[in-house]
Parts: sequence; C-alpha cells; structure tokens
Amino acid sequence: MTEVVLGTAKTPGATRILMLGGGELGKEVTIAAQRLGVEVHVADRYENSPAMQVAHASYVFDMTDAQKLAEVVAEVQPDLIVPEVEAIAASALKQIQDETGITVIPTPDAVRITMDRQAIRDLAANQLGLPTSPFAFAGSLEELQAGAEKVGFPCFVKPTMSSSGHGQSYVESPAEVEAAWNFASEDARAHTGKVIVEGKVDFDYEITLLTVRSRDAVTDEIVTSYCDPIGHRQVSGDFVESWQPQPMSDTALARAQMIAHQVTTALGGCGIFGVELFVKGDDVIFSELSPRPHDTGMVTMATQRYSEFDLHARAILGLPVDTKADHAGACAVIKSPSEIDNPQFTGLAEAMSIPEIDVRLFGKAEAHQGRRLGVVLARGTDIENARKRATQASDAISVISGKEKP
Ligand SMILES: Nc1ncnc2c1ncn2[C@@H]1O[C@H](COP(=O)(O)OP(=O)(O)OP(=O)(O)O)[C@@H](O)[C@H]1O
Ligand SMILES: NCC(=O)N[C@@H]1O[C@H](COP(=O)([O-])[O-])[C@@H](O)[C@H]1O
Ligand SMILES: [Mg+2]
Repeated sequence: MTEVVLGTAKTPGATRILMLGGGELGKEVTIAAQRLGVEVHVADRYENSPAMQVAHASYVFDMTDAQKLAEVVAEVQPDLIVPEVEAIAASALKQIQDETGITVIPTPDAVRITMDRQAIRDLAANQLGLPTSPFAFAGSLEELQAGAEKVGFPCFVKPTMSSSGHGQSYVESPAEVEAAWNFASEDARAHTGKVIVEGKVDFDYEITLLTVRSRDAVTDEIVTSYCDPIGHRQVSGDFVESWQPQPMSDTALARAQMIAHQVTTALGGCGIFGVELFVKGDDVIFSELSPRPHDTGMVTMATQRYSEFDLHARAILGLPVDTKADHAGACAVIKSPSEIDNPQFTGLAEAMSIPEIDVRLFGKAEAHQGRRLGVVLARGTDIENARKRATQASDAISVISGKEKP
C-alpha cells in the first residue's frame, strides 16, 4: 500500500494544487482540498473569480496561451495541475507533465480529448463503439449545411470547444443553419473554427453519472465507483435544475455504469468524471463528459456525505472515496436576468424559511444575462418534494443592481 502524505499549506512541505479555472466548481474543490490542509493556487481569465476568493494565491492570464501556462506552472511548482474549464492550452499539458513530472488531473490526454467534441466522439463512438447521436463535423458553412442534411432536422449545432450551452443552437430547418454557424463562432468558449452537428436524440430523461476513479486503500489498484444517477433539466444548453437520485430501470442503470466505466477507463487517471447520458426506456446513449466535477452534480452538496467536490479532492490526492447518498435532493440555479452592476440578492430569508434549503452565491462580480450566479440546494422526503422546495426557493431569490459603497 502506498502511503499518502499530505503537507501543510504555506510551509515548505505543503501539498500544492494549481487549478486551471476558478469558477463555482473550482471554488468548492478549493474548499474541499483546503479542508485537507492542501495549498490551492487558482488561475483564471479574470480577477476575483469565485475560487480565487478562497484560494491561497491567484493568477490572471489567458490559459489558452501555452507559453504563459508553462511559466505559471514553473512559478507555482504544484504537485498537481487540476483543470477546471475547457478553455486551456490542453495540448501543452502533456509536455508540461513529461518535463516537470507534475501530474495533470486526470491525465493530459483525458483533458485534451474531453475538451474537444471531435476527439471525444472519436474515442466514444469510433474506438469504443458506444451509442451516440448521429453526428458530423464542419469547418465551414457549406460543410455544416451538408452535415445537417446528413444527420437530419431537428439538430444541435455546437462549437467543438464549449460548455454550459455557449454557442449552441437548436436548428429545425435548413434556413436556420447559417445563424447557427455564426452563433457558434461568436459565443464559443474557445475558437477552433469547427462545429459539431448532432441529430436530436429523443430521450425520456437525461442523467449525469458521476463516476470516480480512485486508489483503493487496501489493494492500491484504481477502482471505479458511481454516485446515484443525477437527473437534470436543461434550457438553451445550460442546466436549470438537477435532482438525485433519478429513478431508472436496473437495465438502464447497468448500461449507464458500463458506458461510464468504458469511457473513463479509456481516459485513465484519478478523479471524478461527469458522464452525460440520454436514456430512452432501457436504452442509454452517450453524450459527453467532464473530467472533473459537473455543474449538475452540485446537488451532491445536499445529498451525499461526501459531495462531488470532496470526492474529487480525495481521488486526486490518492485517497479512497465513498460515493453513497443519504438524502433525496435537488438543485435549482440562480441566473442573472440581464446585465447587472454590483449584483445583490434579495429574497434570501424567504428562500431559507423553506425547510432543508441551502444557498450558494458564487461571488461573480460581472452579471450578464443568463450567467449562473448561485444555486439553491434542497433536501426532501423524495425527489418531487426536493425539486419543489428548490424551485420555490430559487424563485424567491432575485438579483438586483446594488449601490456602490461610499
Ligand atoms: N443530440 C442531442 N439530442 C438531444 N438533446 C441534446 C443533444 N445535444 C445536446 N442536447 C441538450 O443540450 C444540453 C447541452 O448539451 P451539451 O452537454 O452537449 O452542451 P455543453 O455546452 O457541453 O453543456 P455543459 O457544459 O453544461 O455540459 C444537453 O444536456 C441536452 O439537454
Ligand atoms: N458546464 C460547465 C460549468 O458549469 N463550469 C463552471 O462554470 C464556470 C464558468 O462560469 P462563467 O461562464 O459564468 O464564468 C467554470 O469555471 C466552472 O466552474
Ligand atoms: Mg453537457
């Protein structure tokens, strides 16, 4: 058995993490790691990002710039590099790991493959033979028109490097293809000049299956564990509500776990993965996955003894995990309704007077329309009851423009 040794932050023996991306998910990973005494350094594209507000140190730069990324790694000298967003110079991570010996979580290739819809489709559909939506890739409007005809209407057009619905369009007819092409290039998280077009999957419900690869304390082998499935509802490609556990047939759950096992085993490394799947009856279709905590998985802060953030922190540090859920729960988002200066939140007392409600306000200073600024977490007697409480509480909360302090 390999002994895991953790240091103390801010001392020469500290265990140090460099997180690439510092949004709401990174903020919770930072807190989880700090509870284990870890020193957390956070990088992002803008100052004062949510995770930076709780980190030991922060760095603001364009993380798609490979040279700058290597410089920051050299300055921080972390034990682990933990990507938190897609928009990073992923192709440089392998060289950084090879040259410095610093582990990239879960692996440099897993980060590169999962941030690029073309690479993950190639792995999942072509190499592993997993069921997916029909798809095509396009590097020009003409190619996209041909691709849309091939997969059929209605279809989804998405930038190859994106998340939270950025640059995603639902396209019902050939006349809408050009607008989708333009929107994908305007609103992508990072610009690749390429899009995926996917035929619409007719599903009963969709889930995130949080899947953890961690080191077993007894055998020292890497083992795979699963959280209970998380159901969610998406609007314009971004989640608005999630709940756990999503009821599923035994066959569908077994298939979901098998797909998650296949794809995460192929990617390798240690950490949590958010495997997104569509379910129709007993059939399960692979959509995509994150090699890190998932936004829909924030519900685990209400449902599990160890949230997805605790699980990620433990798994990346080489520690064992326990994925058991002990409550039914739900999560509902708090989004900015428009461009708002100095966001402030009202209705919190009303929200918190509902039983078993908790609120996370992320600390994003810039509030533009649709930006996720917080979530409500609810426990309930069952998922229906938890969803009702979460939605009621998030409806009670409003984002307003605050006055500047004199
Ligand atoms: N081919 C499809 N068929 C049916 N629905 C789809 C399809 N592709 C996407 N969707 C819907 O849009 C949502 C977002 O799509 P996707 O996960 O690919 O985007 P994303 O920008 O990576 O989102 P996130 O970062 O939040 O995971 C899906 O969860 C699903 O509800
Ligand atoms: N679906 C991926 C996802 O939810 N990622 C989370 O959103 C942040 C970016 O938010 P922003 O766009 O508001 O800056 C990311 O840093 C991550 O925490
Ligand atoms: Mg998704």
